[in-house]
Amino acid sequence: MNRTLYLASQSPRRWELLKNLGLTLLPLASEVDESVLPNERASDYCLRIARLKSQAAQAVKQEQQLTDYPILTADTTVSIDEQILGKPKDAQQAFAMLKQLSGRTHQVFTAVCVSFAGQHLDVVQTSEVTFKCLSHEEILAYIATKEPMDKAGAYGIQQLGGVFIEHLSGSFSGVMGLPIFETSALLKQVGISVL
Ligand SMILES: Cc1cn([C@H]2C[C@H](O)[C@@H](COP(=O)(O)OP(=O)(O)OP(=O)(O)O)O2)c(=O)[nH]c1=O
Repeated sequence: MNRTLYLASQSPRRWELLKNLGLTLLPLASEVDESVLPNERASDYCLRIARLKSQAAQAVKQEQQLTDYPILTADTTVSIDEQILGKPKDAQQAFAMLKQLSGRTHQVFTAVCVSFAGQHLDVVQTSEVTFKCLSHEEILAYIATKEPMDKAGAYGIQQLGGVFIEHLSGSFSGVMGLPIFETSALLKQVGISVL
């Protein structure tokens, strides 16, 4: 049975989650412009970016005449107050994001695309995450760990950020960057069975 795929992602979390499923992963580049379009909804944005990543990766694979394996890409987008929170550019932005999330519920969308043999499959998984009220000191201490810096919404559910999460409705792996349930269903459709 074939268990090999290209993972076009720089996210260590996505590598870890897929490796844990026993899959053989090959890297592939996928550079895209992640700017938000005017009035774009967070779920639409998330799916559009994951699809763009997929198209960029397919182009690289074709250009380099690489072996045919399915290509997987994903995007995780955090949304609150009709706003999209990307990765913070600096500690100040991280502070503002965490302050906005404090004591409230926000949405996390993760879009996953799998392309193989002319098939382009995708799914958007949605979670609702509730943060406890964060004190000024807690936010500063968390930022000092540097954990927020490479993560959408300035937190990581899978690490220290988990301390802030009062409630999650949806998918833990989805918030972390790749929803295992939905991803395994997509992979099955292109002939990769995890079990
Ligand atoms: C909300 C949240 C996000 N994240 C991470 C997952 C993603 O890596 C990142 C969102 O950025 P993405 O643009 O989705 O992904 P990426 O730039 O890290 O990787 P690539 O585009 O190459 O695939 O935020 C966590 O690790 N934990 C969390 O709780």
